[in-house]
Amino acid sequence: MTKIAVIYYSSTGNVHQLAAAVAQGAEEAGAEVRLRRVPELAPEEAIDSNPLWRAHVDATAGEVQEATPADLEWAEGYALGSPTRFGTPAAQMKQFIDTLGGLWFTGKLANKGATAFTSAQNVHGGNETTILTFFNIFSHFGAVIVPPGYTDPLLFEAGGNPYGTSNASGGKSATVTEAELAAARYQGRRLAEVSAKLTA
Ligand SMILES: Cc1cc2nc3c(=O)[nH]c(=O)nc-3n(C[C@H](O)[C@H](O)[C@H](O)COP(=O)(O)O)c2cc1C
Repeated sequence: MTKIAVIYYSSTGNVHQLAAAVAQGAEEAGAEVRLRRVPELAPEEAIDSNPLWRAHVDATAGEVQEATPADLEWAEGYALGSPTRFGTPAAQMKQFIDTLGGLWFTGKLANKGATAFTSAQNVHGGNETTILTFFNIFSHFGAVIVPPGYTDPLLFEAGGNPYGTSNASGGKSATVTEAELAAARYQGRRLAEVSAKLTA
């Protein structure tokens, strides 16, 4: 079984929806999957200032385990997801990535399949730049980047983002469409299939 880690950050739940679908797709491809959320860094007052954020933190606290670097060492392929924050991944995700120096130094992140997904408020609010920022990081890891491209017609139904699955939430919760969920599942399947070839 190919080992796939799906690691994400989400404040108001949209990236969480995508992450669960990516994980489901990888499982459908026969992979063993770890779905993990990176630790929250924001103070309680900030979380409380947004009822959607508070609701999501409370809903997922016991449901999804926190990610550790060991999850990426274990994985033979990984998917990272984050909301767009000014066109880049959230600080919570970046902080987790910045704990990976030891794994990077010893080559434990290299030669593995890597893919990324995101949600922004707006269609053109930075979805693609956020995913491309992940691709910068993947390059430093020496990962084998696995974008969806236009390798399946269902991707066009989800907005046709060739870099990775993306969602425009309008700043609300639970906005991921069936088409986007299908694209995310496809992305997870594709990551698992490519990662299996890399480890063969
Ligand atoms: C500090 C901050 C910066 C943001 N920057 C952007 C942005 O550049 N473009 C955009 O469209 N949305 C931006 N957003 C909105 C979120 O990316 C959007 O609500 C996203 O759907 C949240 O995903 P989540 O539900 O998984 O937390 C920002 C939100 C915050 C709090």
